[in-house]
Amino acid sequence: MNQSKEQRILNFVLQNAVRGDPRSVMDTIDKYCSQKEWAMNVGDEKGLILDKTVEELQPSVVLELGTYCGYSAVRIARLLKAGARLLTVEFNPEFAAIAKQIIEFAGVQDKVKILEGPSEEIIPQLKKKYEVDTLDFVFLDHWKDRYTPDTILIQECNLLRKGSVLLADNIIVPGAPEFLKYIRNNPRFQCTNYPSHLEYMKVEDAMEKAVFLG
Ligand SMILES: O=C(NC/C=C/[C@H]1O[C@@H](Sc2ccncc2)[C@H](O)[C@@H]1O)c1cc([N+](=O)[O-])cc(O)c1O
Ligand SMILES: [Mg+2]
Repeated sequence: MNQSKEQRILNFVLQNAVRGDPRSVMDTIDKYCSQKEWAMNVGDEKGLILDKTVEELQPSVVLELGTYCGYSAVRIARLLKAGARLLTVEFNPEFAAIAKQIIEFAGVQDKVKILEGPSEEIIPQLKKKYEVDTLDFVFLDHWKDRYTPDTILIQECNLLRKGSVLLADNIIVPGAPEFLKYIRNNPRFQCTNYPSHLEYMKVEDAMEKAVFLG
């Protein structure tokens, strides 16, 4: 049975990156996806916006929606302080299995927990099953039509506190117009737009940061 693109990305990492070195894993995935096969990792340009948000916030508990191959999980986890943790949600078992191997190869597995299942099922379990009190940082990068319902669900589950930060990928491409309308018109969030480019392409994209005001 021929390999999937995600399997080819994993193999390229295993053969070319340096085990235990998150930066080399990120650079290797970026190299493969810019030179060989495009894939929907947040990439190096928008990845820098993600880095700055994490570094500024120094979060203890992070939720990522949409693990895919684990590129942004590695990117986030490498910046987390001792004891901080990333919970990343993925419902495609093949992607989850690949992400697990990439996260382990990068050596950040102690900071990352992959939660397999759809976000709408996992989010309501975070407090009781995964011992979360509140989320310091949420990175939205899963199905774009889930950004709004999941943001509402996160609030309904009392998972945000004053100062919690949401960062959403793909505001322009593929776009999340409904989310943008929701979050920018919601007085409980302070929004900032970060223009950038679609990963590995000369196409405009943007990220939206939303700080929960409590
Ligand atoms: O479609 C995009 N992302 C959807 C990502 C989806 C990821 O999250 C889950 S869905 C899920 C996970 C958890 N809970 C519910 C659903 C999928 O299995 C995939 O791993 C996308 C597309 C482009 N593009 O240019 O076409 C660029 C990007 O940066 C993108 O992020
Ligand atoms: Mg994305």
